Amino acid sequence: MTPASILAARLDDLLERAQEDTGAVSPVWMDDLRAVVELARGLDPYLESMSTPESPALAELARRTAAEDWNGPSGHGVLEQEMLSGHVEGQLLKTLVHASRARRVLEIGLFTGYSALAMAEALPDDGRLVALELDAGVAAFARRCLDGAPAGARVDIRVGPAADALSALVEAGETFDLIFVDADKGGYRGYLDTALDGGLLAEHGLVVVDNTLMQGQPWTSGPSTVNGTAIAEFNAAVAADPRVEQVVVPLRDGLTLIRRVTGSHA
Ligand SMILES: C[S@@+](CC[C@H](N)C(=O)[O-])C[C@H]1O[C@@H](n2cnc3c(N)ncnc32)[C@H](O)[C@@H]1O
Repeated sequence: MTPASILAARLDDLLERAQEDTGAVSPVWMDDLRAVVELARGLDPYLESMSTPESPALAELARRTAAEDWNGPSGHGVLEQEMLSGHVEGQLLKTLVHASRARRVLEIGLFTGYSALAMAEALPDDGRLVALELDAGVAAFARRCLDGAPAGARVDIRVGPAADALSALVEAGETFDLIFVDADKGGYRGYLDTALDGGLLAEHGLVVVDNTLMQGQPWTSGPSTVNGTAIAEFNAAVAADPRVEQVVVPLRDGLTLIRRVTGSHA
């Protein structure tokens, strides 16, 4: 679910209720309501249809992810099919890798490998993407999917808690041109600090952080989940951080693009 999909569903619901209760809403207001429903409903399909189609390998990975029973006996625990980023977000990530001419990419939160493969497809032949994943079962699933994809060999999967893997990467003196953060929301601040202060982010590198709109929870007055609170705190911390410049892109559940301000290298 994204702010746009929630808005579309709630407007749909309002329209349905207004149609059932004839006379409660004036015809002029009904026309306005139909117009905003059309606007909200049509956004995601329009973005899909106007963006470059996904590659056959990405489509196959998405199909295999959708076919898996995430609540079944093999027990992937808290994982769910909806975690997959998908076509338009994958295309944005791919474009960012191309445009930044990234050669080394780090992903924190692999799941079944969709965003990893989208970015790997934009890397040069000698480019490499290191992907961190806590769950060994889903990492093995991703590996099987990636092994059947032309760019899959560029993805190097590390299984275990991201914080440990990041420490090992810092220790090894590794740097990355683009870092995509898409794992446990409570870990985001630590991951960004390690990227900036541990030297993982290359001098002109870009950090891309997923789900920073968290279904609208950071700015709406309804109840907030643990993830919603973590994201609200993360966003406020980034907004007040003199080390970086950032922009929140309202695509899907929100992506924040962050770059280090020149001269603030640790
Ligand atoms: C939203 S999914 C990633 C989706 C993926 N980037 C994509 O686009 O398809 C989040 C993933 O992060 C993993 N994860 C959660 N906590 C983690 C941690 N502490 N370290 C590493 N991975 C973690 C989860 O197991 C899950 O697979």
